[in-house]
Amino acid sequence: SHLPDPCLLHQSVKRLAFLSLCCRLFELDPGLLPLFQYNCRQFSNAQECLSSPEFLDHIRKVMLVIDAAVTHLENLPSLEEYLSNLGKKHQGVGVKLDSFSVVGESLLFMLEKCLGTAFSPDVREAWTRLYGAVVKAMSRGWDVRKEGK
Ligand code: HEM
Repeated sequence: SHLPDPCLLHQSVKRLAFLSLCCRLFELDPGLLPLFQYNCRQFSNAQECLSSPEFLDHIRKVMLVIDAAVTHLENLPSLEEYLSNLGKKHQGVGVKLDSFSVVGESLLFMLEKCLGTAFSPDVREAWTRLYGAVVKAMSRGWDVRKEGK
């Protein structure tokens, strides 16, 4: 009768997964750190960013979008407008299109860490395609003239 609370454990497992995605993100591209600013405050290092509630919120937002894409897999065009607006917003905060592939790599890294051998080539392929479709839709909101490429 002294079993731990499963909700508590679930929460920390999810948080671990989120954190492994974020750590990987800044490992792959430390230049992304300055793009995350809240109340005009810049984080002085990745650790500080990773422990801020605003940043964890952003990761949750990313996962909600991914989750919505999975739910609407058969009808991704229904998310098209939302995603292209989301892309526009990201261009507005200074994100480059290339940076989305760094997020994609971090996502695959996290999945691999969490799923272990269950992360088969088929599963990897499925995730690559799903994330690719999300990024493609987000990039429709990009104004190439502003990025200069
Ligand atoms: C290089 C990668 C990225 C950077 C630097 C970045 C940065 C930001 C920033 C600064 C904001 C505004 C503040 C905030 O809400 O936290 C934001 C909002 C958001 N981001 Fe990202 N982001 C990135 C990738 C992504 C990806 C891949 C997704 C989803 C697939 C995503 C989903 C969102 C959502 C849903 C919001 C909230 C938009 C709203 O308020 O309407 N982000 N992002």
